[in-house]
Amino acid sequence: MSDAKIREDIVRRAASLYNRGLSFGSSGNISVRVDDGWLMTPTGSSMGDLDPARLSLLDPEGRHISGDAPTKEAFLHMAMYAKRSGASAIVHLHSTHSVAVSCLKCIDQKDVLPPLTAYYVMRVGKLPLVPYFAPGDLELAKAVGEMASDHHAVLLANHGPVVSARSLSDAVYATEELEETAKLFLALQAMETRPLTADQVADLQRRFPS
Ligand SMILES: O=C(CO)COP(=O)(O)O
Ligand SMILES: [Zn+2]
Repeated sequence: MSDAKIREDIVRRAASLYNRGLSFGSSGNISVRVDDGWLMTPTGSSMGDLDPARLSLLDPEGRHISGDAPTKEAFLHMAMYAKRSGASAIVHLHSTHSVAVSCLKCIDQKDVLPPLTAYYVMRVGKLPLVPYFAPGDLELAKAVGEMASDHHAVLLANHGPVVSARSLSDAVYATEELEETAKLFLALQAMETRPLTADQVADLQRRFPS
């Protein structure tokens, strides 16, 4: 894809997330690997109103080259890419149901959500909770980096999901699947549920290797 097409793709997918209430205010950020480094959404920008020409371009070392100043989570994105050579895009949101789950006291911090559906297993799989640090804190980037070799998706405590994937469309789909599964999980709180069995999860991992 040409640089112009990648920029258009970021703007279009970000607006779609915003228009469906998955991002609001100036929350969340997106990055995509390009030939000369990374394109990132600018800090303080609304996903509903991005300008393709003003997206931040960072060089392979993460230095700001052009466009507006990058997201304050640029180091977090870089820390994840450093551990996931196959990743070409990262999406971070403050999507409501995922954030709600990230605030719960009694969750399994090693794997926050149960395997309720096949698509959750196929697109997300395991989801560890990253301890709370302030947005943009280098310690947050470090904590994500430490988990990223084993996990392409993590949930930041009292904050929101971070998902990497081979392409921006895959990162967006996985983030949406995570949000919908968090919504299901909350809706089912008072009811006895029947998640997929370990055998069913293993079968999906065989059929759809990530
Ligand atoms: O979600 C955010 C911080 O975690 C938004 O920050 P930026 O506006 O700097 O991207
Ligand atoms: Zn955030």
